Amino acid sequence: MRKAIYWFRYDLRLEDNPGWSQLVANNDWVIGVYVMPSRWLLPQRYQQKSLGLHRQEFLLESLQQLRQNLREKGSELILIVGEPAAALSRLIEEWDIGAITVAEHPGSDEQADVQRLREKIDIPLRTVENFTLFDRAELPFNLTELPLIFSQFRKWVETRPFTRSLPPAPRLRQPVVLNNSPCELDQWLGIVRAQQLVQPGDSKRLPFRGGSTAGLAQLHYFLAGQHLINNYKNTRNGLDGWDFSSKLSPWLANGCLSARQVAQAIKDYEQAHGANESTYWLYFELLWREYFQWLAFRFGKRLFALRGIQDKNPLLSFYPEAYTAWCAGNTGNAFVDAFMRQLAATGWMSNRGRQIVASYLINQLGVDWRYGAAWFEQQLIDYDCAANWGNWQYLAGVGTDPRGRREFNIQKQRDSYDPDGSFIARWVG
Ligand SMILES: Cc1cc2nc3c(=O)[nH]c(=O)nc-3n(C[C@H](O)[C@H](O)[C@H](O)COP(=O)(O)OP(=O)(O)OC[C@H]3O[C@@H](n4cnc5c(N)ncnc54)[C@H](O)[C@@H]3O)c2cc1C
Repeated sequence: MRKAIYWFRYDLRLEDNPGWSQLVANNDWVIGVYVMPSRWLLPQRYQQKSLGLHRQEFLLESLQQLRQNLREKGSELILIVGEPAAALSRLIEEWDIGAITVAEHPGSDEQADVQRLREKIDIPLRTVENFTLFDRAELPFNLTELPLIFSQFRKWVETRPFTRSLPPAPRLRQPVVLNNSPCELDQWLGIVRAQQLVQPGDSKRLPFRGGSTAGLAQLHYFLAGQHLINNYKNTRNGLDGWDFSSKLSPWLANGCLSARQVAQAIKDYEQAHGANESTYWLYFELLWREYFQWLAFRFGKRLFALRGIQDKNPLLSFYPEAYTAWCAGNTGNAFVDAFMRQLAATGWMSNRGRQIVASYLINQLGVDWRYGAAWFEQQLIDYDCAANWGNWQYLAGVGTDPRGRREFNIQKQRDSYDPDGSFIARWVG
């Protein structure tokens, strides 16, 4: 019997998952494994834990749904907290596995995990692409020639067709029956939650629910359901509420939805209801996401480096009190504090808010940008390594922005985006 493992990471779905589909086609027995790296639960970069409460809950819901979907296909999802290479090599030996597949991810830690596993096993480890809209071979340039200016990248890829998303794979030929799986989800949940200092509370939780079903429902809601996409360009700078932007980021970051599914839905919407500046703009933002992913693939560890991918001097200092006050939403600047409290309570912040608080940390408080990025990594429900660290570099003037460091006039931003003070009143009181 041909047995294989699919190693799920940032692709928690069965739809548009070519690696999973290929394993099912070529093997009798395929099992899904998810290993939460134990490093996520310990203080990491700049003393922040990588996995915060909001993302943790979203991730657990996504895994619960993925396990359900796998069971319906006759498979199973094994959940482990540990070092990925060690955990997977043990399973490969124990179950006499003949093949393993994983999707590439631009994070340098994630790439190192794959490399470590490759060195430990003597069966083929196949990598596939499913996190980006385009595959590497479809890009009109080598990665080493990736332009350092977004608009150049956009012009190159904007009009290129992308591959249509794939339907889910069929049932397994041979259902997986396990007497005891290494770690049942509930037990695992207990381990993970016990290591979190804060327990989940849902009083201010936004309607983000993990899993591909909820992701597809939100995609439908924003497009054909409520036609909110039609006015997106005018609403996208909103600060609070559900409808002003697509809210697709947590599903994209965890791979409950693929970029191809979202792009496809935009194109289908345009065909059925007509294109306008707003429908185009959602695709445009998806290309920003795409650009940051390829930048991360190109620059690897330099995404986390003080001098960034440009190798430029940022403003450099570290004031612990200022940083702590910023994280807690206690800087004394009511607009900034409102955003930071919104983030702590919900795990989400608008794009406008992210730019404003990042600019404040870098320019007004003079704090090393990497501390801000690490705080976002822990707090954001939609944390995406490439988008987060890439956007922080951009604002700190060490990333891709040709104009250098971005400084926002906070008072002006407040007058434009919260003229009646209702956003501040909601979060600061
Ligand atoms: C300092 C900073 C940190 C950020 N960290 C993250 C992060 O960790 N994860 C993340 O997904 N986005 C991040 N962003 C980008 C952006 O703020 C969020 O993608 C967006 O606010 C999510 O809301 P939405 O899904 O409603 O976006 P929409 O406005 O509806 O956009 C649709 C999709 O396009 C993509 N997108 C939009 N803007 C950007 C952008 N500037 N960069 C990259 N992709 C973009 C996202 O996938 C988003 O879901 C960051 C931005 C800044 C300024």
